[in-house]
Amino acid sequence: MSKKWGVKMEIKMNSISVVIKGKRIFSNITDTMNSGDMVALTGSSGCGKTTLLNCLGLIQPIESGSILINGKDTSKWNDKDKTKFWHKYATFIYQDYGIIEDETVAYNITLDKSKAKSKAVKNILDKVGLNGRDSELAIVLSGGEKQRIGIARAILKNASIIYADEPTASLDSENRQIVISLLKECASNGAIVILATHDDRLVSECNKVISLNKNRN
Ligand SMILES: Nc1ncnc2c1ncn2[C@@H]1O[C@H](COP(=O)(O)OP(=O)(O)OP(=O)(O)O)[C@@H](O)[C@H]1O
Repeated sequence: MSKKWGVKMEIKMNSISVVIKGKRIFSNITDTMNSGDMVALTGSSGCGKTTLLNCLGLIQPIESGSILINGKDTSKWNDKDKTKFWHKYATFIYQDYGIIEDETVAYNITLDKSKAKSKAVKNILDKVGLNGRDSELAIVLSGGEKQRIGIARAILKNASIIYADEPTASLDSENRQIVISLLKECASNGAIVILATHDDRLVSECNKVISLNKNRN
């Protein structure tokens, strides 16, 4: 992972607010993220970290304000534009790993059987510490190893934006550190890494922290 990857990105939130089923979740969040940023979305349970992550990933609609990606107002994007954006630039990493347990490690990284045996996959498995594990079924992996599959997908894709919801929450201390180091490396290679998290150790590694506690009503 020595070369800068992905496309240069800027995500700008202008005074965004979200209401779900009549309940205001947060109001007036304004901030900007750029390639290379590792950003923590923090705050107490239920304050809206996952909701904001989903807004930034264009999954959750906002009630007011705007989200601009490279200067383009995403409220004007239709489903086709969003699908193209996810496909080309974005990767999602989940607390419960988001993997297909009865498929191989290599397939889980590529989601394409024709590419599962490629050299690129072997190199990435080395980088995430899963060398030689490509043809094992994902079900046999530990939690930490499963989480590294999500990161391997982001590396294979050269993802410009990595969205991660509590990526370290289910991990022991050693695996937490491995995942934090890999996410940091993704940011230093030019991705924007956005994390909804309660993990103080992960937050301390981020160069930007957006606390939602102060944006509650
Ligand atoms: N689809 C939904 N329907 C109803 N309420 C929702 C929905 N999605 C989120 N909420 C509410 O929005 C609030 C924020 O939820 P969110 O999951 O974003 O918080 P969080 O900060 O990520 O919480 P945690 O730290 O516990 O994971 C919560 O009160 C939640 O119940």
